[in-house]
Amino acid sequence: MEEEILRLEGIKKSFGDKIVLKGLSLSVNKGEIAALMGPSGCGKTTVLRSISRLIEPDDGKIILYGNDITHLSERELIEIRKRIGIVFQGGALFDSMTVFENVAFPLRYCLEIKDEKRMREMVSAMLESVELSGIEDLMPADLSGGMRKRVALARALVYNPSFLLLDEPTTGLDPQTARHIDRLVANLSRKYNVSAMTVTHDVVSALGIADRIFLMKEGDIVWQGTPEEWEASNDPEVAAFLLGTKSIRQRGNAP
Ligand SMILES: Nc1ncnc2c1ncn2[C@@H]1O[C@H](COP(=O)(O)OP(=O)(O)OP(=O)(O)O)[C@@H](O)[C@H]1O
Repeated sequence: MEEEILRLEGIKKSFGDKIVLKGLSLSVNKGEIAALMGPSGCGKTTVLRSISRLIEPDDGKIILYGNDITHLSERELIEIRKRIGIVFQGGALFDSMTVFENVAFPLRYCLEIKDEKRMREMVSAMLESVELSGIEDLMPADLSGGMRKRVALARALVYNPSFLLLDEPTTGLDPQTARHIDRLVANLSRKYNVSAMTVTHDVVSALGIADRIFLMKEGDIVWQGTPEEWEASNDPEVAAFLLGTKSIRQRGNAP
């Protein structure tokens, strides 16, 4: 039987009067990459923030590695968070720190590694994995958008998490750079045996790297399946989502 890494059961979350998640359930197995898609504002980032427990759901359960983490305190979450790597929207690098210090940050402050030589070796190996060897001394401002995302990926993976959360990893990148990021995410997930959930508007990216796609609408999952099932699907929710992305593209391409 496949080992379940994450299970969300009936997650509800409101902000004030606004109901954002309406009892959402999903699960991700070990080694799987899940893609969470849906129109803007449907609650995708709120799902990611719930999984990493940056927010606490109003109802439902978050089971991560078999532990119910729904209501753990910040202190209790410390050990759990060491097993989750997060690539935030836009990369969210520390602009005043070098690439080395950015990637070393979780080693220094989460794993509390003191051995500078070991830290240099770990950062350098991770930068090599994202095909950015030798850029330790550059500042984030010196990097292209794709390089920033790759440094963010290195920072998220450097302390060997078993679950990776990616918020819009290809947004704002040209198609070639976006596919490069996809390849890296897929390869690194296999290489380090990391399960992942990626939130994305990018259908090409989801179809290219995901084992399972979850489509959200207005705070709940309305369709789930494999990329093959997605491509063969006649489901009206899938069709409506694709129509939305197409019209955005067409408007974007209009002279
Ligand atoms: N901390 C918050 N306080 C109030 N409202 C919030 C908060 N976080 C999210 N929301 C609202 O919840 C809704 C869902 O937001 P969320 O960011 O999860 O959507 P999304 O699907 O990720 O959108 P996008 O694709 O545009 O990033 C939005 O209407 C947003 O304004």
